[in-house]
Amino acid sequence: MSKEKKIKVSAKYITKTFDLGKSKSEKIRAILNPMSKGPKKFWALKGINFKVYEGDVVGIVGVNGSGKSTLLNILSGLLLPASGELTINGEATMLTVGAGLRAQLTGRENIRLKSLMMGKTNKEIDDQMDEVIEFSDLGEFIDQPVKDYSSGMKSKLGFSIAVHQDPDILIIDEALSVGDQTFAQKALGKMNEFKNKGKTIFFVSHSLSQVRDFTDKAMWIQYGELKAFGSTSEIAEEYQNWNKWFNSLNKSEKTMYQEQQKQKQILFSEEQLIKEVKSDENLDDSEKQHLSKHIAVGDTMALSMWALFAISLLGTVFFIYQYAMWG
Ligand SMILES: Nc1ncnc2c1ncn2[C@@H]1O[C@H](COP(=O)(O)OP(=O)(O)OP(=O)(O)O)[C@@H](O)[C@H]1O
Repeated sequence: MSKEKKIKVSAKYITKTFDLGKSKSEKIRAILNPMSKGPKKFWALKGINFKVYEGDVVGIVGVNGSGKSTLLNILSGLLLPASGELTINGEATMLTVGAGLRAQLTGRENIRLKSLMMGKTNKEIDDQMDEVIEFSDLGEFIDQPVKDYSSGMKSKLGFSIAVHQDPDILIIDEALSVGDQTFAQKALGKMNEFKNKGKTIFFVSHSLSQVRDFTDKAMWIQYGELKAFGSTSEIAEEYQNWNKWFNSLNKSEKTMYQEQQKQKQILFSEEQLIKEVKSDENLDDSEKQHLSKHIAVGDTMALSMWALFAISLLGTVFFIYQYAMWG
């Protein structure tokens, strides 16, 4: 009898926007203009949908700036999505290389801090300390403040701390492209160990051969959209064909194509997203309603601030009038 796999991560219409033009004068102008829709937005993720099951090892590919790191940061809880529904069944840890380390603390202190944050006891940390230090290859540097480390050393420490937390969902961002060759081999060995234990893994890499070697499924993120999700061999071929097509363009055609895609990410809107949600045949009515309700249409900030201002002004005028009339 086949056992059904559990869903580990489910993403429904996940979006992330960043404000464009955040200069002070632009912000002030936006506040002073009651009709303003606020600063222009850039849609780094335009509504990503997927389901990842227990034990899936998923590669994420896409050109620079397509939204891979933004998605990983959302999955690991470092960034909040602007809208959408994300369900994570388990503990997700980002195996970033260097991120989250405290510069003033030593390597050893960082190991303790991160492990305490992950819920380990001091006894558990003491028992594991030597192993984490040995894996990191940092030797005596482990008692130096991290601010004095090279980026490769920070990567080694970050990697070593993360893999020793034993999370059940592992998020790996370009982990094999840092550190030296020997460390990369060791890191790959550790990642394979996780894979063999049946952990769920997300793996971003610009190296298609690493994605082919290490993952079973792959997502292709393209300018904020999930362009394709399927078996690694299928997606790697599609992505490679697209790259061939792109590289056959001349320089100005490439620039024009990239500009057009970025423009689409600026012109995308909440209204468009709601339309997509409403026409999605895989969603039932209550899901459509729930997802649409949480997509704020337009930026009403300026209007509400103006309303508040008008009410306070009327209140003040009324108060002065009363005071003048009745002393
Ligand atoms: N904090 C931010 N503020 C404004 N824009 C951002 C911010 N973070 C990311 N972006 C933009 O969002 C888009 C997606 O960035 P992201 O780093 O997720 O891409 P990526 O696919 O990981 O790229 P790379 O392969 O170069 O690492 C890019 O256009 C980037 O400029």
